[in-house]
Amino acid sequence: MNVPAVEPPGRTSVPGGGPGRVSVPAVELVGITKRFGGVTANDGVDLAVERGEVHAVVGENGAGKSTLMSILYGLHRPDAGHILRAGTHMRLRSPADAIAHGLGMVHQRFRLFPGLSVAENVVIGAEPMRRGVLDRAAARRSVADLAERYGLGVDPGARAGDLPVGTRQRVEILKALYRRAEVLILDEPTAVLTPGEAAGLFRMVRELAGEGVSVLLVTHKLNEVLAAGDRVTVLRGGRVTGRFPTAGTSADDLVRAMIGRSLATAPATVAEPAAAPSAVTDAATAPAPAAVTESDTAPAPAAASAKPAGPYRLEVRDLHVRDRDGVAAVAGVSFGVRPGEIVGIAGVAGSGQRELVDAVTGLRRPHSGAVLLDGRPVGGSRERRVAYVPGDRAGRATAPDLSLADNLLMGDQHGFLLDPGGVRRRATALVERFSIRAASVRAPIAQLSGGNAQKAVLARELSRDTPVLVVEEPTQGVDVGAQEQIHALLAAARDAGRAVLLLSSELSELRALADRVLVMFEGRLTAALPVTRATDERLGAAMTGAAAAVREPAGESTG
Ligand SMILES: Nc1ncnc2c1ncn2[C@@H]1O[C@H](COP(=O)(O)OP(=O)(O)OP(=O)(O)O)[C@@H](O)[C@H]1O
Repeated sequence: MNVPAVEPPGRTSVPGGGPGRVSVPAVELVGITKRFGGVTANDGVDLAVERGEVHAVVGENGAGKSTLMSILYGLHRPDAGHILRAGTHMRLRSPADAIAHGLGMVHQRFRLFPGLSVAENVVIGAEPMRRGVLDRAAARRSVADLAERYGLGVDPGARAGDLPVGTRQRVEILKALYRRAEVLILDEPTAVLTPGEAAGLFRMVRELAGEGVSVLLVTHKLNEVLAAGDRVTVLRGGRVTGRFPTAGTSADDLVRAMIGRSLATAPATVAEPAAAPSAVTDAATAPAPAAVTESDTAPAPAAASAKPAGPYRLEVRDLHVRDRDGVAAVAGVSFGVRPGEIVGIAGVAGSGQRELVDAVTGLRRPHSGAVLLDGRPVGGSRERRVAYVPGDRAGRATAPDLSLADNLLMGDQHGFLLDPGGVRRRATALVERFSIRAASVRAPIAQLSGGNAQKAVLARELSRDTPVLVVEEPTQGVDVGAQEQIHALLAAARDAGRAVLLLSSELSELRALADRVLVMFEGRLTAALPVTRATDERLGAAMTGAAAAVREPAGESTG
């Protein structure tokens, strides 16, 4: 059942409230309009969030979600409209005002100090003092109390830099709760989490909602919205195009409100049904020799004949890579990618994938072993032969102060950069081909919405004519329509004969695209599965080291 598209946000549907009880929303945005030059990012948006409600905000890239959240958190001033907190007007000139009104925001890029402890990070800026110095014991105590109250399972004494991503995010949430946040804004919180961490986050979110905290959840993952949210507001082109209770709403209902049509395929974000429990046992306890495991089910001639179907385009041989601290991050990894093949790599963050990619793309020199292109060590020609879409968009993939056009043509060898007309024409062609939404190709890329910046990076790298393509998290932060488009582009690159190495934390994405999935754990490959055998259970077991190592079959080995 769908609620008619754009009725004003109701005041009566109180989760947990009795029938007919009318509540004052915890926070209410009324008629919010925000323009950036010629772009109307928010256009008369009304949004009410009840106390103890998990309210999701969805919409395609550039729909205005981040702008709306930034206004609520005092980062942008609206051109029109106002915001009520528990029925009272708020004046928000800065995030400090928002925090003072009980709002908290967890950004996509965490802002912790890696060298400080959890407790120090949580209290920073609002420290308990004793005789003019930080009272560490008091800080630890209040952080431990908070963590226990909300079941956050964080050690206040741990060094923030040593924590896994999921725990660092919990520290960010603790930081907001320590400042007494009653309305918590989570901006794409699971973009960096493993499936297990994401499940933990949503358990915590429900817990917080149970305590009366209101949670605003911005995400592109519609399965998360439907599983964890109470209500959803859909934005399109800056306006509200739908309001739904999650109960009785399907992903397709949301997609239609988001993009005005259904997807050609089911949303890639919807979780696949779990495989039969026997699969778990199989992966966890029956480490059959890899050649048997793969050739059992793999239709690929390579696996069936235990011989390569053709030479590898990209080959990694017994690669050892050390991280910045000199610790072995990749410890003897071997695999190959043939022309016309997509090989996926799964693993929890910090399993060595980042260093593996660094070595393949030439950003880090291996300690030993080799990276070969068409059988030869890659040297100076790597730039021209390996295209790379980094996962860290802001840090590695773009020059934020340069224009969209410059970013699109960066590294282009054809001398367009000397000819402004040529730059504009070529950039405009890419913008059209990849449906990038931007006010102008001359505007700084930093002004694009996150998903559109991601599309720009993909446009640049996919349009380079290289034999090898290395892609990290290609659909992170992109809307479902664009996900579909990006998947089609990657499949087309494969069909054109390119060798594609794909790193993704979305198992559904790996399954949708990869021919084979390799799993890394503690710097080694713990599984190499044809996609037909890459169930969540098998991958999950290999990702946590629970399954015995599954070697690449003979045909895949380095010899
Ligand atoms: N500082 C800015 N200057 C100019 N334009 C901006 C600025 N911030 C946002 N915009 C524009 O406002 C529109 C809405 O962007 P916003 O980031 O709010 O979208 P979004 O829904 O969060 O997108 P995404 O899902 O890609 O993160 C976009 O067209 C964007 O280019």
